[in-house]
Amino acid sequence: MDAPAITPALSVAGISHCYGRRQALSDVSFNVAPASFTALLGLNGAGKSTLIALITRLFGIQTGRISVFGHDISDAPSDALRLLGVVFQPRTLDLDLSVMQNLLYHAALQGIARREARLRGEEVIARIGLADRVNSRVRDLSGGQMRRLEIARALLHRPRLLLLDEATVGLDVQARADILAHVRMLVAEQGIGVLWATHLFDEITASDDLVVLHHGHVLARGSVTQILKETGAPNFDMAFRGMTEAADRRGRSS
Ligand SMILES: Nc1ncnc2c1ncn2[C@@H]1O[C@H](COP(=O)(O)OP(=O)(O)OP(=O)(O)O)[C@@H](O)[C@H]1O
Repeated sequence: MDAPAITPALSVAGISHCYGRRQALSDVSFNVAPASFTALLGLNGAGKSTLIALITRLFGIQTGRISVFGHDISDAPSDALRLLGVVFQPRTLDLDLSVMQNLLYHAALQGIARREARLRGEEVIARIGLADRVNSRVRDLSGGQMRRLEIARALLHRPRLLLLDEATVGLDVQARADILAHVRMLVAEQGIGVLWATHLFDEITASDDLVVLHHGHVLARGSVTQILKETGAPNFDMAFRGMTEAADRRGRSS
């Protein structure tokens, strides 16, 4: 007997998106499995932020379907969004409030009662390694700590899928490594599915699932090992270069 199919944490199926006459995404399809880390890798302008804006319903879907744990974001938006946490590229913290005050403020906007919000705030702050900074003013945190606070905030409503758009941009090597380690721990220990949008190759490890996006097209998807095998390249850097250059040549000749 076949094993029952597992509902993906995120399903993106046949998504295309245009800004006026500019096509930003073309027939993009992939899944993120529950409790997995999937890297969405693409150079600047590949379409990563557009895709995240569609998944979070900032933009309406023009073509295709997106669902979160089986809930279609157009047909059942509140069921889908309830399961989704997001860290957007620009920072959106109140610098003059403390770490905990930022969380309580966000929880209030989400309708979480004050006492419950404080409990959850303590839980997510501990999970992301900021317990010693709970009363610090956000202005006094490092860039990496601010990012971790944004991740903590995205976890307040206990989502099962987390989207992060270039979460380590502008941070030093150590802060980047810390954030990645914390996010990978959320996958391993909390079973959260993660979609990690990045243009940085060194953030990807051999065991990750990967979606390679280039000028709005998916060039490859699967495990890093599988992609290396398919392309025959000795390392991922060369595999990526080979794929994108071939796509650019095809684009120029069509
Ligand atoms: N509001 C907009 N109006 C017109 N074109 C846009 C708009 N936003 C993005 N684009 C274009 O859509 C394409 C995809 O951009 P998008 O920002 O999604 O890529 P990205 O992979 O997130 O890159 P980056 O990391 O630089 O943000 C690019 O060609 C970009 O110029």
